[in-house]
Amino acid sequence: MTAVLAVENLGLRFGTSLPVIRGVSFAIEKGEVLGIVGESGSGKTLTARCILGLQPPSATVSGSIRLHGTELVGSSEKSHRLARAHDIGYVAQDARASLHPLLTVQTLITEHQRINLGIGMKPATQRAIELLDLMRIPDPVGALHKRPGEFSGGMRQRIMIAVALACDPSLLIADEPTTALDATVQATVIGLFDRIRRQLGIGVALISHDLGVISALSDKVIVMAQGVVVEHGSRRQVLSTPTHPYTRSLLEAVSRGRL
Ligand SMILES: Nc1ncnc2c1ncn2[C@@H]1O[C@H](COP(=O)(O)OP(=O)(O)OP(=O)(O)O)[C@@H](O)[C@H]1O
Repeated sequence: MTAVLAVENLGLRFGTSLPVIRGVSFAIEKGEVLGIVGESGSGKTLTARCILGLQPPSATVSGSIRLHGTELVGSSEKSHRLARAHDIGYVAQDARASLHPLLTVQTLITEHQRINLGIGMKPATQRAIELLDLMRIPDPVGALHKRPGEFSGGMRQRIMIAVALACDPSLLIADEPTTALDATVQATVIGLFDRIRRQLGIGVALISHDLGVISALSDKVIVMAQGVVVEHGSRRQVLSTPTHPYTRSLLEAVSRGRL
């Protein structure tokens, strides 16, 4: 079976400087959550941006990124944009701030479907209601007519995830989706990602510096440090029997309550 996403030997450099990402490889299957963990600056977000084709213009990307077997590295801007629009949902760091404050929830969720998939307003709205319900937004029909500012931070995060799922992607990339939330809301959002994976059966790349979040959700884990993957395996392997000193130090930091 072809993986939803297969990344092989991914590299990224700025100009002639040393690469900031080197030899990164992993795969994500349908319904599987891959946790990508590492300290700040280890290359997690740049890896996600390469998958999306949104790397900084000054960056050169090498290696292979295949989405359902289709190569994205070196593909045209147009084909990458199409892959992004149809097949990849993205919840960016501090995504809540990126919801347009003047647009209603209905417009936020339906416009992607209308523009990217050519779906009419009625079915797009029906899908919006289903997604708000999946995200456990109370009174989804009433929520359609509200604007982001009328919701709490945790609710805005859920709306952002619904927006990312609007075009029925087969891959969802979530970059630090729980970082700005307090502990109780974090737990709820973790539960929602579990629902997404089970009910929609899509692959999820979950990026976090928080090993607790990664361990709650991931089937497989990669640990990044200074632009390389230093550990790669099932959640159990990586978190119970880490082989790399960096992973051990992350786990020790968790047990001392420092992460
Ligand atoms: N536009 C850029 N130009 C030059 N260097 C960059 C650029 N963007 C990121 N970097 C560098 O690349 C490295 C990896 O950055 P990246 O944002 O992927 O880290 P990260 O693991 O996601 O960190 P964080 O958790 O803080 O977001 C860092 O050293 C960063 O300074």
